[in-house]
Amino acid sequence: MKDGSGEDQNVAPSVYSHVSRPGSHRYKNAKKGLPFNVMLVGESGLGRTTFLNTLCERTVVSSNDKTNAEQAHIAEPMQFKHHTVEMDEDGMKIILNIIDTPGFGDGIDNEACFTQIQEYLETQFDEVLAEENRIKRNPKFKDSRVHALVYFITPTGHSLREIDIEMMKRLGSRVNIIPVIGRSDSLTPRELVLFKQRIMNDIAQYEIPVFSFPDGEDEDDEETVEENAELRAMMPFAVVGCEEVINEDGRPMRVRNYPWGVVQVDNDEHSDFDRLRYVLLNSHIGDLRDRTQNEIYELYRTEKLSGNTAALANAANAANVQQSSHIMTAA
Ligand SMILES: Nc1nc2c(ncn2[C@@H]2O[C@H](COP(=O)(O)OP(=O)(O)OP(=O)(O)O)[C@@H](O)[C@H]2O)c(=O)[nH]1
Repeated sequence: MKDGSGEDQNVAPSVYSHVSRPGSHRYKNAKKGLPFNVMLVGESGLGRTTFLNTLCERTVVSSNDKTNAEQAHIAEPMQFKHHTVEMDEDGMKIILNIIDTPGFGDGIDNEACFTQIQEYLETQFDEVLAEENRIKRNPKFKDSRVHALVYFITPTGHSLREIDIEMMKRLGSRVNIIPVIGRSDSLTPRELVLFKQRIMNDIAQYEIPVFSFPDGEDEDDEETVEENAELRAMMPFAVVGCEEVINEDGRPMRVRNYPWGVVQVDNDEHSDFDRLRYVLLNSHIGDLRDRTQNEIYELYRTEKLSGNTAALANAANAANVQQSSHIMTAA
């Protein structure tokens, strides 16, 4: 693994007991590893860093030290932090590139964050577009288009906030957005069910273009159709992250320990984390990559090229008008 510090570590298969599910790795890839680019966006304190470490099953980033009370209230500008981790998922090597966005949503006005993220996503498309147009392509070109954006929703129990709606609406045409409820163990199971319903109602009402698991028309096998229906019903995923590992009957288990009980991160009855992990790194990695290439990028490319053509046509028209007015003046 190469983390933010650039250190190399070994790629090892997961030691945690994940539920075995059907349809694994419909998308087989080269031995070199399948690159997968994921962006994590959410306000501070929602568990982004913990999620990142839980997903990668190692400490990629240490949680922010916010113990200095004098500094804690100061909102720092949003940054893009890159971490590359090699994973062995079910025998397949994945080169997971994580783009973390600490500082998102921490200010009073978050317009700059939206714009920065949009520009970041579009810059990656522009790089691919420029590479496609080169006469001699660079064989080492690194495609950094973001395949999935995991958006952390605050577990308020109410409904989506303005920042969530604005953020997802603006970026839904540029990236596959997967909404998740961060720190979801702060809601009871019943509160969670209601909160999920309210969020999905908002998503429908405000026509927020989040990633949707295909509903069957293009899928030919029944197992996939069923699995996708189940995943659609689960959205948004309720995630719990933690870095504490205990030993249960000789097996490591990730848990959040409370005086009243234990939340097991990889237990489907306690959180949707394991399911989401499987979607990202296994069953839907191909769909997410394909949609990025075939739909999202294609749309951007068309917009960009037709925008350029329109801009060129406008410039040419303006030049013609100017030229003819010169001719008229001269006459
Ligand atoms: N209850 C609960 N607490 C969590 C969970 N995940 C993380 N936390 C705790 O929430 C606090 C913030 O977690 P971080 O992972 O640092 O959150 P972050 O979103 O990365 O925040 P910044 O580092 O400030 O950007 C820590 O005390 C974590 O232990 C979770 O799933 N449930």
